[in-house]
Amino acid sequence: MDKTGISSFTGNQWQRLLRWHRGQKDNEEGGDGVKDEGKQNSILDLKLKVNWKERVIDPADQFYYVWIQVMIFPIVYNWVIIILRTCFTTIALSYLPVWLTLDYLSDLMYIIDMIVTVHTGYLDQGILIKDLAQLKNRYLHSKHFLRDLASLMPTDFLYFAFGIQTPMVRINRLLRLPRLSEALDRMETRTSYPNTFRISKLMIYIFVLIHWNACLYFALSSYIGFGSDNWVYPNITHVEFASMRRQYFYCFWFSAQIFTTVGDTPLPKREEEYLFMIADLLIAVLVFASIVGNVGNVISSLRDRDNVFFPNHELVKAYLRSHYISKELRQRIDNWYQHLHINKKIMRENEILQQLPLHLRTEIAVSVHLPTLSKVTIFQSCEKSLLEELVLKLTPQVFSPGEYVCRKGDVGHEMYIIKEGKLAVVADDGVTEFAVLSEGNFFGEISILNIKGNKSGNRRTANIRSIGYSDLFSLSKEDLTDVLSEFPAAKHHLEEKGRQILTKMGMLEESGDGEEREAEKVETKIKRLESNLEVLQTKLARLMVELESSHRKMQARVEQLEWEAAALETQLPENGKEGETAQGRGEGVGGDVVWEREEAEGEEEEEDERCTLTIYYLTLCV
Ligand SMILES: Nc1ncnc2c1ncn2[C@@H]1O[C@@H]2COP(=O)(O)O[C@H]2[C@H]1O
Repeated sequence: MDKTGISSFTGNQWQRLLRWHRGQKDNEEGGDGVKDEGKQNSILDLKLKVNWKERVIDPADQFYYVWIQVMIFPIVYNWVIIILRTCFTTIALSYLPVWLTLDYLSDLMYIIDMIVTVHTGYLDQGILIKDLAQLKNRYLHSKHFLRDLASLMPTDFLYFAFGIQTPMVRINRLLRLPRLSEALDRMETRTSYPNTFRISKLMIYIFVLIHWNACLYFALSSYIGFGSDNWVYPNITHVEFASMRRQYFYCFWFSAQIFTTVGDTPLPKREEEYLFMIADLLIAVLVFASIVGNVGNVISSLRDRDNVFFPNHELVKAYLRSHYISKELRQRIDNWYQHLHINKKIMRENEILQQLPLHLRTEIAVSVHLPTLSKVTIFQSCEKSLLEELVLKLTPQVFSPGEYVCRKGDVGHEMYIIKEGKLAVVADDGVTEFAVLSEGNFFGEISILNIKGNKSGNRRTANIRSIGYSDLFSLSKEDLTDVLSEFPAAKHHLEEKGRQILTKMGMLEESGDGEEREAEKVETKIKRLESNLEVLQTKLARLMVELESSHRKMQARVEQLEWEAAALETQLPENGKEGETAQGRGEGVGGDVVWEREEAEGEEEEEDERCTLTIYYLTLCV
């Protein structure tokens, strides 16, 4: 219905929003290190974020994340190699310079890690603490410090006592294991493939376990005597079993066999062998259970993800079968599901993103739907905040070829924006096409806008049929009303478009305009009268208050005068001798009384005037 190319709306809000969005995207790419420029940005970011001056690292920083991943290597090295060299003495002695170099390299990394840890800020009530003295104090008084210190004790001096062939003296290096867990946890939250990551982690744990068991098996065989029975490692003097590689692989295979194919190993002969096997079998049960449990979890989480992404097809199929739905309809439904899966159309995005806070949801919605909304003319001049509100209210819908989105005469509850696909406005015969709508167009607004003079009221004015598969956003009547109430320009635009269609169809009452104007006039008059009435009411209230106070004053004055007159009357007959004086005084008093009376008369006149005014206003109000 209304299509505009991107070029036609340069300089509007959408462009700004798009630019902002692209900026965000570039930043993200920089973080992933996809582009060279992005890489440079990320390095720059790193430099800026790590406060080298104060030497404090933000644990949420990329630098910290990278460092903690680097720390995986020395920790895993110690966990795998110390036991290997302890049990396989030939391996230990054959590559001694390599092992010693790696040992002290790992020690160096342990030391750097302690420095990094002491310079890593922590959150106190949500605020990153960057005070170095505070950080030092916290670390030095924590049990982590004791553990890190213990893992770095120079136990290598024990080589002098036990000899260089006993790397077991470095067993304290294994104490850094919690750092490995921290690194793996952080990786798990960041990775885009958590299930693959979980399975790989489990496999690595199992590998280390089998490795330890293999080493211990070889050590036990050496203690019992190689080749002394069927269970132990065969005689190493035999050429076939003499090589280091063969020794390790045999032991690893033996150990893996115990942990996986429970019971398919040679029968133990001696008590030590029995004890070893019992311990191994118990561990094997746990390993097996954890493998089954973890893999089960991964599978169910994959299924859950699919069920959240796409509606459950199996359930719907079963329902259709049980209700003997026609084959043709079942086929259409199957095709619809297939289309969703193949083209990765996610219908329940609002549900999926529900757990995110509103601002993140809005950002995601803006970045996902912006390209579509930016093509819709009515939303081009919207403010950013309104658009953000709007994108959260859109519901994705997919229609199959030939399917009707709405039919003429139906009550309208929502309008639609076309994200992808083509739809036809068709006549009742289903063949004649009045118009074809495509990406960026909208329809279905007429029946929900209450356009004055619309003969069809809240009923659909046309049939809309999807030509191929079409991806739409629906916007409910309530949400649209909400948005438009704050955005009259868009409302006007929508109504204008609707009116044009209605006029073309001859479905707009002629008098509609006149009536509308008349209604507008009456509305303005009522508003003016209301505001006049308010002013009058205020004036009246003020006058009433004044009237009451002057009335009270008058009454008091009259009472005083009466009292004075009465006093005068009682004094006159008693003081006959002082008649003249009294007369003179009486004159004086009389003069006073005259003055008082005049004053009272003046006030009375004023009162009269006010009363007249009041009555006039009251009449006006009535
Ligand atoms: N001739 C037309 N051209 C384009 N769109 C139309 C035409 N007639 C109807 N429509 C749209 O089809 C919609 C059908 O539902 P509504 O009446 O709510 O709103 C209608 C318009 O948005």
